Amino acid sequence: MNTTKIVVTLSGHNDDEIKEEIQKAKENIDAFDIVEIRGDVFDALNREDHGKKVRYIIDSFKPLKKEIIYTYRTAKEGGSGSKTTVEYEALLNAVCQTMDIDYIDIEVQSGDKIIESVSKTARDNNVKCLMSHHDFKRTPSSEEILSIINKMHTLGGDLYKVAYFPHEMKDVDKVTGAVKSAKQKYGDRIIGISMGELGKDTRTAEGEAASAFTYGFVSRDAAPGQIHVTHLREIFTR
Ligand SMILES: O=C1C[C@@](O)(C(=O)O)C[C@@H](O)[C@@H]1O
Repeated sequence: MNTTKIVVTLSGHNDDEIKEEIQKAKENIDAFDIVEIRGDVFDALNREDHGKKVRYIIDSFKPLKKEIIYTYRTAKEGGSGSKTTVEYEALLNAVCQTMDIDYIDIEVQSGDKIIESVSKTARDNNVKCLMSHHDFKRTPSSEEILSIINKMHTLGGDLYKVAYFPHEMKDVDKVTGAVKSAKQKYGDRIIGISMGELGKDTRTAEGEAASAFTYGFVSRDAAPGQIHVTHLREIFTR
């Protein structure tokens, strides 16, 4: 049986875009299980206003029984976040402590000290750690991908996500291969994405190559190759 959960990534920057995205998501409410809030899109806002936007989105979906992921994607991993590592740590800790979220995305490259601190806060507040690693330019070797996933395991993550940009089919195969062997080792907690057109099939993979979560959109794609959530739901219910 397929157990992949569908995540809708919300990446609207301003009030109009956020309202429109929430509206569209509500129109397609059965097409996804989880809402991903991309906090890095609010980077220009002060802490209070950032918090208000995040809370507004949470309040729109929690009563509808959707789980919430908070992600702050830094610029070096393909997002728009420009916080220093100290600010990144403080933000993730504060989000875990003050927001009703289910998962916090932690970039595994941010350093072991930060990961330890955020993981502890997450655990104390009943939030699961979704360790992540991205490269929007290339795909690392299979050995590198597996060693990154091993590191995520050693650091105590609940879910391990890798997302890379492919230049040839071999790159897509590296991600699929890594998902299959990591699942054998660690079970159903791996998310492997090969971005762009070339890697699209990794977003709908089933069986031994299936990811724990697949990320899609309702208004605008947040990463190359993302698929509309209604299409993802159709594929996964066939
Ligand atoms: O890591 C991921 C996956 C993603 O990059 C994608 O390719 O769908 C989209 C991001 O919002 C999310 O945090």
